[in-house]
This record gives sequence, structure tokens and C-alpha cells, in this order.
Amino acid sequence: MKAVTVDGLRMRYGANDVLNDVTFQVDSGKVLALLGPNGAGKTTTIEILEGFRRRSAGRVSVLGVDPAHGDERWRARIGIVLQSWRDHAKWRVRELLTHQGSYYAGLAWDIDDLLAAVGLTEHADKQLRMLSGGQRRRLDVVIGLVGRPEMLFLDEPTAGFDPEARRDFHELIHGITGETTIMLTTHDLPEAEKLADRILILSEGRIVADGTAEELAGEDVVRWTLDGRRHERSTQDSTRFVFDLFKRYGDAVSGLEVRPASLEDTYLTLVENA
Ligand SMILES: Nc1ncnc2c1ncn2[C@@H]1O[C@H](COP(=O)(O)OP(=O)(O)OP(=O)(O)O)[C@@H](O)[C@H]1O
Repeated sequence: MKAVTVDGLRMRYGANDVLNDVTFQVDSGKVLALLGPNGAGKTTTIEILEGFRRRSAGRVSVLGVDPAHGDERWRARIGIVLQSWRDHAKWRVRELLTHQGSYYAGLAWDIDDLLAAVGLTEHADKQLRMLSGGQRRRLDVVIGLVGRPEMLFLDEPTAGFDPEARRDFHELIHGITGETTIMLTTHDLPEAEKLADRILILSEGRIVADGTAEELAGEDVVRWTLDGRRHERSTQDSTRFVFDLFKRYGDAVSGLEVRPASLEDTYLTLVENA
């Protein structure tokens, strides 16, 4: 089952193509992370899928519906966390969540459980204007979740989170995976590695990589010196390789270096060469 299907998506502002032939799918219940430099087209892609922007061309389906024609019933199945949320400065945290939850009668998560999951319990009765930036952001995430959506879009959900809030958020996401399909954007590569079943890298409006974190991270690199000569080898299993190297050559080997496979290396190479 595919929760999202995108085929040949194109977005043009004036004469400027910001998305070119973007094609991908998201399996139901999985987490997809969309990575890419500033201006790559991540928010544009997500906003088209949310039904906020009209695409220029291509086919798009979210939960079996074209977002350009999504009705109220379709919208009720979708949770959205934008990069910035409109201000409701005078509302209190619990009041706003209870109000949002009332749109999803019988479906919504328990408000207190949600508040606890993002560490907002002690701030539940504060007005929004009294919250710090990171606390506001945690509330944004909870608002996206309150209706227990089948599909959740998160645009840079953890921007401004402290390490503890980030960890709580990761646990929250792990807790709802399987039940909810999630598509998120982030600039935090370790976060993408931790959360995503699949990662897409977008650069200048094109997909330049699509795979699991492991697939994209490539191979470990082992370097060593033997008989005065420097050697280098890429390998999936550097522990095994180094073990065999020492078994064979013993202490004739020197200057050993192992650089683990890294999503960051792949990301930077792809983005710089795009
Ligand atoms: N309404 C608009 N009119 C014209 N150009 C736009 C509009 N909205 C976005 N763009 C352009 O589209 C491109 C992609 O923007 P988008 O916000 O999707 O990037 P992003 O990958 O989400 O970036 P960031 O990481 O900074 O959030 C940018 O070059 C941006 O200037």
C-alpha cells in the first residue's frame, strides 16, 4: 500500500523551475525524510502534498486522493506541522489542543498523554505567548498529531529543540510509526538516520538520492601503511577487513585509519556536485 505517490512533479514560479520531474512513493506506515540544502524545494514539495500549493504539472496522490481536490474528510486524515504556525498568543496550551482535538471527535489522542510525550505537561495552562521558542515548536508538533492522522507532514519539526526535546520527539515518532505514515524535512542528518525508513535527497529541485540511510551512507574507508606504501580500501565491514589485514601481515601494518560510512559525506558530495 502506498500512502503517497508522486510522479513527474513539476513546480514553476514564473520562468523558474523549482521542482523538476520529482518522482517517489511512500509506503503506508513508513517514515520518509526529505533532505536538501536551503531552497532545494522541500517545503514546496510538502506543501503540494498537503494541498496548500497548486503544482504546475505531474501526478500526485496522498491517501488515494489528489491533494488539489482534497475535501474535509481527506483533510481530517492528515496532520500538518508547518515551518511556522499562526499566532494564537492569548490561548492557553491545553485550551488550544482541546479545541483542535474537537475537530476529530472520537479520534483524537488523549491531550494529557500528548502533552507528557513532548514534555509540556507543566506548561499546559500557560498562554502561548509565555512559551519559549522550543516549547512553541513542541506544541506545533502536538497540534499536528492531535487528530491521530493517518498521514503526518512535518516541516523541520525539531528546529529549535533542545537535546532533551529532540530525544522525546524521536521517541514520540517511534511510538506512532506503523500506524501513521510520516514525511518530514530536516537539516539534521543524524535525525534522518535515526527516524527514517527511507531518505530522499533533493537538490535544486531534483531527487539526487533515494534509499535507506545505510544504502546512502556507502562504505567504510580503511587506510593503512605496509612496506612504506600507503593503501586505501572501501568496505562494508571494516572490522572484518582490519582483522584479516592483521592476521595476514601482523605488526608490519601501521598508520591504520578507519573512517566509518557516513550519510553526511554522501550528502555533501551529492549536493556539491549537483
Ligand atoms: N511563492 C514563491 N514564489 C516564487 N518562488 C518561490 C516561492 N516559494 C518558494 N520559492 C522558491 O522555490 C525554491 C524552493 O523553496 P523551498 O521553500 O521549497 O525550499 P526548501 O528546500 O524548503 O528550503 P529551506 O531548507 O530553506 O526551508 C526557492 O528557490 C524559493 O525561493
